[in-house]
Amino acid sequence: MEFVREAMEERKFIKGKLLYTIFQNDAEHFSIAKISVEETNEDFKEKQVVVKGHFANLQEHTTYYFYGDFEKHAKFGLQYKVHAFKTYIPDTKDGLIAYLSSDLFYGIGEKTASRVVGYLGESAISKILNDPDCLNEIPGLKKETKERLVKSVHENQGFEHVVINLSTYNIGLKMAQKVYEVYKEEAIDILTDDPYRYVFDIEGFGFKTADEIAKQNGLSLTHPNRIGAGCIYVLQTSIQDGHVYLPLDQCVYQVIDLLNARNELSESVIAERLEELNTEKKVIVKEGNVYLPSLYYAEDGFSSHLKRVIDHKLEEETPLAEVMKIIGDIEEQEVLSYGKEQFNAINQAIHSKVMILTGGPGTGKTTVIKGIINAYARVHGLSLNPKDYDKKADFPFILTAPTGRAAKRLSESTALPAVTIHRLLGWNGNEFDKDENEKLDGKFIIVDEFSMVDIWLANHLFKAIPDDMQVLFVGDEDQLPSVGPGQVLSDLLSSGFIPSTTLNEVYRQKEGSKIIQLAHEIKNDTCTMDSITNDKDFSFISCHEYQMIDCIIQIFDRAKKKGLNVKDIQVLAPMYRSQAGITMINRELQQLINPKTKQKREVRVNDVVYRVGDKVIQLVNQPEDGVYNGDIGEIVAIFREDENQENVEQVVISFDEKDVVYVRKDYINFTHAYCISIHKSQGSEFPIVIMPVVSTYNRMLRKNLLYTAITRSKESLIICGEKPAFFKGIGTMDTNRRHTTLEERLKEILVDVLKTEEVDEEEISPYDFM
Ligand SMILES: Nc1ncnc2c1ncn2[C@@H]1O[C@H](COP(=O)(O)OP(=O)(O)OP(=O)(O)O)[C@@H](O)[C@H]1O
Repeated sequence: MEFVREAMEERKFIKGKLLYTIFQNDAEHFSIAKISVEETNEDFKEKQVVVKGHFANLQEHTTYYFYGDFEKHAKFGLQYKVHAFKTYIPDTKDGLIAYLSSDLFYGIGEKTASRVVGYLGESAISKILNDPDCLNEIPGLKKETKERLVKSVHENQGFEHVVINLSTYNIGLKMAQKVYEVYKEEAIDILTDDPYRYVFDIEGFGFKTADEIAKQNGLSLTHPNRIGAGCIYVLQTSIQDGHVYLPLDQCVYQVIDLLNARNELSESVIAERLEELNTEKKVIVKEGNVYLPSLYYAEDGFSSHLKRVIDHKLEEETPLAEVMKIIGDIEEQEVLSYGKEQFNAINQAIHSKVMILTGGPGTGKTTVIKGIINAYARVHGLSLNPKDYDKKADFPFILTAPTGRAAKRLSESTALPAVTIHRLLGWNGNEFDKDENEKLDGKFIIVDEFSMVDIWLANHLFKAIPDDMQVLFVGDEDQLPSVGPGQVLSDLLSSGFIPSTTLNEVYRQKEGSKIIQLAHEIKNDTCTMDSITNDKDFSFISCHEYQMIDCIIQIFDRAKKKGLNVKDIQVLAPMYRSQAGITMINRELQQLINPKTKQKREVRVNDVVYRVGDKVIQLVNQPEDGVYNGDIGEIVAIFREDENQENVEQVVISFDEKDVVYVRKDYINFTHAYCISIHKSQGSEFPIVIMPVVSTYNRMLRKNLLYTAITRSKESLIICGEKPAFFKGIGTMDTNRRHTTLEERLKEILVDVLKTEEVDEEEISPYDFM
């Protein structure tokens, strides 16, 4: 590892004794410490400096080398941001003997230390780290002493050794920490022998990095480990496109492309390697498809749990006459008359173990959900007041949705408690409390916005559903599919095995909503120029891309003058980059809506400024704080380091009256939300939506994407941009159908169940007698 030493010697460093630790976050291995400078090749003349970075458990009064860069902090001045560090080991013989016989090396006295240094010289430590057998050269050194010495050297130097070696490949301290947690002292041996193992074992370790390291260590382009890691990487990447598997041929070609070794590698070599990985259970090859195991088993688990629930038949059928009477009573109480589809949906839901309810906006999905809950409660003589039950667990209904906002809407419209699926299943950031051994309590579960649920979450949810529970999935199949892999709702529907009702008749349109009319025209491919003429709740403002920002600003200005609350206006765009992209729109709207003032505190993250009063969106699930991907909040405070006990800068964001505190490392978990992506808007609704549409959005212009954006608006929709781009978008189907095998699995597994049902399954409704 000579090159490692050389590389480190060239780097900028500060050598110094650690005086005291200012701050330490053990979970993140992040520390800030004051050191007295002993030596440096930086242009720095002060005697002391603050160092900070992802290191932990450094000893006070011990001397270290810190490798990094200076950073100027607005309040605290110059600080040294550490990328790598190592303990200073004296390089004189006497210094090294004193070090080896110190308390750090249990059981090694001065005599033994002298012998070791005598034989191995000033570089004794690195020799022992690189090859423990070098101690065999020392005559008379007891086996036990040797073992103790090797163990202590590793304990004291192991992590640093890993950090330093990895830093020469530009792998930072945070990743080094992950690597060390998995491999401990073996990390560097593994990296040298087979850097590709990192791709398998370490989350977030990229194939390209491993490939670079392998090249430097002279591994051949056709090495089986390289091919294996390439296969895994290609499959992992395909998840980003929503695939559950890749067809074997496609997988093989993508691997050859990735490995860039067309001349050296044939298709059959890759296919054979995939077979070996299959034997090792690192991938699953089945019927010409290649899966990552977690996805194969998610599909498998979901279908078998679904079968388990469907197999458990309902105890008794409620006679149609009784259902008709009950539904009639509900109609009287709610002062409405259900349409035929709506009646059938309620009747079918009461009699189905698992059922799907779909429909576009304003077709009465919420009205029918309320009808189903009411009818079920009446049929079974149950109270709908949670207070009437001794324990929370006794309440028969579970209402859930994939996002916080969707759950909140469901709860508001039904006046019953509703939670996110993650919370329902007790997700703690690592695992779910609820599963096949600890199932959910309740009799009837309603899962809203089911189109957003991916195959992993669907599997976890179904594991926890008891045999006798009835299940209702609700969703709009024309919306975007889940962000994660799979297309569960669409596969369930196209299998044809799960009873389903589609609501087609639009009720809100009757109240004169142009938005709903437009959504249905897009859905049914009947949209014309007439469909986008201005109306009381709809406008199409024509403008070019370069006028877009001005156009949006004018709309906000006008809204403000009209006395509308700008918080009710949400801009939805398909992509971050571009002149009319989310980043640019956010920057301009921040200036308009929440401009810089002397009083408002700010923090800067790269080139983005966040200030108190900014509207922001959460980008990841943070179950420990009760905030989830897609939740929108407002920055309500920014605290400086000296204003809190933790001594760190903090940003406080308020989400629906719940405040969450972020420290700098978590600032990447949120971004501005004056404009958000259409993908992130799924499951949410906003009073006023502005949707920019320009031709440079290009391949993002798809029917389901625009449909999803339009259906987010409750009261008013303003589309601004280019009409040709809009029509191109709504006329472009998303042809990238995801590779999934759920539909086939359902067909195989459910065919027997449904054969028996076909006999007595006959849909009768009162409308058949009218
Ligand atoms: N049978 C009916 N008779 C009269 N009004 C109805 C009927 N069904 C639904 N509505 C009304 O139509 C409107 C839309 O219904 P609802 O909110 O249930 O639809 P939705 O499919 O949930 O819509 P969205 O997805 O847009 O929220 C509501 O105002 C509702 O009261």
